Amino acid sequence: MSTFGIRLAAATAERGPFCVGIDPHASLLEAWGLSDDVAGLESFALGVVEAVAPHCSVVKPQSAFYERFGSRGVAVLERVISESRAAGALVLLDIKRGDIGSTSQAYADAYLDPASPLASDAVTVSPYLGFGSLLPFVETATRFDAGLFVLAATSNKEGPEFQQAVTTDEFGGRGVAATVLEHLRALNGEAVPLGSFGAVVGATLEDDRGLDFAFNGPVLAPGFGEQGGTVQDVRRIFGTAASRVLPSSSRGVLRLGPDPVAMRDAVLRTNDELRALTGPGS
Ligand SMILES: O=c1ccn([C@@H]2O[C@H](COP(=O)(O)O)[C@@H](O)[C@H]2O)c(=O)[nH]1
Repeated sequence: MSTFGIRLAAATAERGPFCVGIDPHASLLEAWGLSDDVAGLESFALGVVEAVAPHCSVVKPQSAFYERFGSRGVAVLERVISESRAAGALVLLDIKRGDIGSTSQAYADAYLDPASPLASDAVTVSPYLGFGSLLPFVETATRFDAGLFVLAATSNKEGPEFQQAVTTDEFGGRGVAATVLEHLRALNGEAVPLGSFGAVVGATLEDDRGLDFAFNGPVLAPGFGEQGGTVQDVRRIFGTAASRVLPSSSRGVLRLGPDPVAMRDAVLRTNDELRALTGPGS
């Protein structure tokens, strides 16, 4: 298999960069006329997969919405992963995990080893225990041609309290988010066309926060749609790096269901808008 970076570049070139979140909120199950139980979860999640996975490059199921139903919910998540991949979409599983190294290894095995029923193309991880604590994820992703997206500057308004804190000189004297991007730059090196180690940077940021996005990896930009992020925000925040950005929306697409055509058309339309933003002559 080729690296995640190569697969992602090919998928976005073919289908566009828009990433669809598959987040079965209780309120959405109700809006779709479904029960807030495993049967409702299954109808919702697999309905979304059928509508969007053949048309977008990446889907991003949020694990929490499946875990709340226990093992039967996780079984639905396993089907979301396998059926999305069968439809040609890459699966970025949003788990935001991170722990001491030995436990991170267990998480990495659970989500990145192809032998696991939850194996995905990439996962989100949290660097709160120090970037080095993510080494098991990095090694496992490298071994299995998977990808990582490390939280850097998240879309929520509470993020800056920690993410803009400045490290001591011993650790570079930079903001925490900038430190994450610097580590990613080292991991991606000169990978062509793109490294497999990405950052999470919200599409809601008021400015680029002085971050250097030239780390040769992809950027997951949640907060697009429901949280207020727009196509223009992607250009404003990321500038010339916009071509490596995966703007991601969950509720903004899911609210259009259960009509599969409305969800599919939103994916196709958004990809057209994003391509116009980053394509030749833009
Ligand atoms: O900074 C972040 C990181 C992750 N998320 C996740 O993305 C979706 C957003 O859902 P919307 O319905 O489009 O608001 C959700 O799964 C979050 O956990 C984020 O919002 N911000």
